[in-house]
Amino acid sequence: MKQLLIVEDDPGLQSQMRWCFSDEVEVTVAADRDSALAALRRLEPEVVTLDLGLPPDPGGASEGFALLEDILRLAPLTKVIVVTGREDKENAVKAIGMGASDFYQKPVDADILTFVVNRAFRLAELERENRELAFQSAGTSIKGIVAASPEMLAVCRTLEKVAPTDITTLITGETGTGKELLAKALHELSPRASKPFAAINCAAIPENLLESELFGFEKGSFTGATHSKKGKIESANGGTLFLDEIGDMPMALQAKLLRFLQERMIDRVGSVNAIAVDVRVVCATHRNVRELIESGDFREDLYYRISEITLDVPAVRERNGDALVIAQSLLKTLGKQMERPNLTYSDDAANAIQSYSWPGNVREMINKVKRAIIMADSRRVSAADLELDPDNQSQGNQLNLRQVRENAERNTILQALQSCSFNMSQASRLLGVTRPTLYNLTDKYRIQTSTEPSED
Ligand SMILES: Nc1ncnc2c1ncn2[C@@H]1O[C@H](COP(=O)(O)OP(=O)(O)OP(=O)(O)O)[C@@H](O)[C@H]1O
Repeated sequence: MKQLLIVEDDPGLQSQMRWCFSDEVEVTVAADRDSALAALRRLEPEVVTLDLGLPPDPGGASEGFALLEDILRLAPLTKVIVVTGREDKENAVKAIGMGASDFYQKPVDADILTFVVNRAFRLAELERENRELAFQSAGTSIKGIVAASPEMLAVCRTLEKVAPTDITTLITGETGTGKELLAKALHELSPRASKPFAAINCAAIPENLLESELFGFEKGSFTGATHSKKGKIESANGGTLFLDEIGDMPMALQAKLLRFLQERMIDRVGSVNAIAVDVRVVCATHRNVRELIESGDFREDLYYRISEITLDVPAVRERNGDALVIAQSLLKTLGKQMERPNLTYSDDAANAIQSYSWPGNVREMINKVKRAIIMADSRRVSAADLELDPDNQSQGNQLNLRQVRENAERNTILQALQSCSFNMSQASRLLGVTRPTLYNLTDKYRIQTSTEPSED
């Protein structure tokens, strides 16, 4: 049965809203943040309607925003529909920026409310199906990307669909999550693969040089311009232009870039002749572009141009089970490169890798693994070799006991499989279960059992 949680402190509205839904939806009502969180943990509703004005701040929105944050942290897949007053557009926009999926304005109109809620249920269902499909399809064929989590596999699936098109793509995600790697993959999986891939980091080049780097310049256009030079855009002709850290592009250049995206023509600095260029544009940023737009540092019209499709790359800590899988793969490849093959992680290292929050994501992991390869005294790499705290636990972010249990089970199985190169007999002995039981569990958690050839 579909679960809907209505968070509303007004008893009259509570009952009015409750009666809007058919028998197919089980409706639970909560009047404050604590009872809403308790219901969230117990029922795991697919959809929540959230009145922002909750006690102790019924006239404001602080408690509602705090609850929205809690819900999205604990159960990020939940579709939250924010309910606001008629004059409250600003809060609605802010809530959407924070991750709410929709908003609805009071007074309650039964038809509109059921429409909005049913649409959210449908979206939740489609996303669930998508994740299932991502689970089922075998890993990713994208070069250089190690991924086993449904979260990252879903990103890879989208990337594979988008790559053959010319759609301008924005890749967002924390630092070190693999945005540049994915940008290259977009190029390599496209019909432009044999043509150039030109990358430029907008944050690394001083503002006064960035324009000529991007657009090129004519001889004599400024002191020191002793010859004409093609810019990055021109040198990517026929291929892909990757604009990294686009969020840091100065305003003046944003206008020029927008013009290029609209007209597909460039003017070299100091030139009066426009040149036609055919490139596919991929941008990336670790910054929150919505916030940059709000603070006046990024043009909204440019944002819409560059984000025909957005790929939001999850942080490593948001990818269920990936931390250990990536760390294992790095230990293997870097161990070989650094002439210390055959290293394995000790149990405390594997636990620490899974519970650490990896703020620097894969880049931080590469650094820590390199260090550990140098530091390890034996073939077993310890948590201390990785400079990780073996007791580091992040239990506060767990939704409920079922989720904790399932995460622990899934991670332990993954760890066992990894440690014996996916040999099912060995892994089942290690876990103290029969092989059929292990197959049932790997099916249940959709863990691929063939990442490495098994010698069963
Ligand atoms: N899923 C992955 N599997 C294996 N290696 C990865 C993965 N993701 C990232 N890496 C590696 O991690 C390093 C950082 O990745 P990348 O430079 O693409 O991140 P980024 O998101 O562009 O970072 P920044 O925002 O700091 O520029 C690279 O060496 C990359 O090859």
